[in-house]
Amino acid sequence: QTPDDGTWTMAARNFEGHRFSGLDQVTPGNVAQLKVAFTFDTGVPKGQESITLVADNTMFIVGPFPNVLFALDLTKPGAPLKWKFDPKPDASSQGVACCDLVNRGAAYADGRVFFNTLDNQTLAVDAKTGAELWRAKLGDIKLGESMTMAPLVVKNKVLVGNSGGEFGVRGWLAALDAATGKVLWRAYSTGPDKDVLIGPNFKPYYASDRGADLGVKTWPPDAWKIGGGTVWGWLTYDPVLDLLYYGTANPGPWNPEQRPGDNKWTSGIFARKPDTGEAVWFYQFSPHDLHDYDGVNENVLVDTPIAGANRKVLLHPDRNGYMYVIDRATGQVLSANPFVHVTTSSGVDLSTGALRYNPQKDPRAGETVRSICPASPGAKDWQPSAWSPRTKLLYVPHQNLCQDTVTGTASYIAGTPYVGLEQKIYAGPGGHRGLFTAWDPVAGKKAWQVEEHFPVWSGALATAGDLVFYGTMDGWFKALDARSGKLLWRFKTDSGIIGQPMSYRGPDGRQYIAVMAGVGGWAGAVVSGSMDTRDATGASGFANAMRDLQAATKAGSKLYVFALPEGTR
Ligand SMILES: O=C(O)c1cc(C(=O)O)c2c(n1)C(=O)C(=O)c1cc(C(=O)O)[nH]c1-2
Repeated sequence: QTPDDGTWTMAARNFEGHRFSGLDQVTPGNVAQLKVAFTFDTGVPKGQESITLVADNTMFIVGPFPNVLFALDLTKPGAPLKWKFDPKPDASSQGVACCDLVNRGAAYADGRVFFNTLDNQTLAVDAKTGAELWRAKLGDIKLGESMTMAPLVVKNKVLVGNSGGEFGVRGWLAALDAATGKVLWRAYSTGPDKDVLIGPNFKPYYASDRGADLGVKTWPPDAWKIGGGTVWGWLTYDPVLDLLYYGTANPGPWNPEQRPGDNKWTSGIFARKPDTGEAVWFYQFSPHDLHDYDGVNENVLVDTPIAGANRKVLLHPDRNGYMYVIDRATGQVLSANPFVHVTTSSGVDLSTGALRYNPQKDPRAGETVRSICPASPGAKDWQPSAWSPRTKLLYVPHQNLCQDTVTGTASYIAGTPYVGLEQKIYAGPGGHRGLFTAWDPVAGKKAWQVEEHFPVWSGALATAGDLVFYGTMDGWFKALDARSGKLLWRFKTDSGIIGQPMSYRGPDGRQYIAVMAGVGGWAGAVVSGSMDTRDATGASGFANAMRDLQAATKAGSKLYVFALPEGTR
């Protein structure tokens, strides 16, 4: 185990996406003594999905739209504001945000902080002074594009992608020069091979992903131009293989009858070379995605014995309900076991890689199709998992939801919703809408699981003290024993938690644990957007499943930082 330097400079803490802190002062024996060390209010009571970063004894937080970046001085009592930077994004961008006005955080590298704004800008700010270094305009709100994701910095390149899969956007991932903001390459998720950066080195494992210009040929004519496949989730990087991994979102429109074909390269995963962007392999979790099962969830890189042999794999809990274990050098699926109740498919064929859809659950014109499980937000949405190299378990925050679906014809008008499908989401079997699952990838099954009343929409944190942390949508921040799942401590914050917990070492040598409270996102939009939940189709059908959230919590915008009282052992 490499010692932890106490910083946290990228969303998932390391390139491999582990969200694991090597700090071990807080243990199952003393966690019950955790107390609030300080708080900070971002002042914008929308969904707080952001992760706080720590470097140079400074904490950095980017808030929801208008995406103000704050720097807090950790060397002073109470961590006062050091500087704040207002990027002044275009207010109209709020009209093309699909799911509240969220931002998932910044990235720190070499004295600079990089972050995205809802109106499609990537900015670099001097970490010491808060002065703007550069900004790059990457997309167009008039086409329905927005940006919510946290950048990843690899080899002096800032990697960022767009949102807008519900607006007929064409998805992409771009690499910007960290020094200047210049676009070095941009890889689209649909269209001709030259736009997708598919060349002679592209070697997908399965035959269904081989052939020229599949990003055009697997669509009706021209449909790929407005076909989605946005890149709004997580990026990971393997420095030894020199491969970058990320998922592509759903094809547009949601109504699948308007886009016959596999709809490459949506709802899948790309492995690319960061220097050139060229694709090395691709695998499609949900070909011709029928249920908005974006493939953007995290790809957690671990080396672990599978069937007796040590393998370099990636773990991917997909929206479609399967926990994929994939050889990350080749794209071969080694296993794909369900981690929730699934009715939309009957498994993954490991010889062809194909998802075996259940045609009874296909959305069809003129019919209400019932008991579609998982629902569109999937078995798990963007809320990221954590991996502990000590317990060798993946800690997955997620949901248990099903839905009824009705389709209609979507017409494309630039910058407006392009969906053609209405849904009513509700709790899956058992009635609990949330789950927190510890998954053993070697055994291919869960080690333990906790049920929650509301969807678990926060990220997870694992620590070397053998604890795991997550928050609930009614405001509890919880610490569990990483080995048994036993609840050891909980604290009620003043709003539902959908943030990403993290841990750092303060200038005083103590371990701190931080999380944003402030409910929202797709699941919490009924609260952050003050919706009338009598309309079951509100928040794209999520309102139906979240009627009781309004009574359980209120909107918020507060950072909570916890520590043990000084001198605790
Ligand atoms: O296709 C897209 O471009 C896109 C973007 C986003 C986003 O940027 O937040 C979400 C989704 N899709 C989506 O499908 C989804 O479930 C979702 C949940 C949330 C959230 O913040 O809670 N965002 C998004």
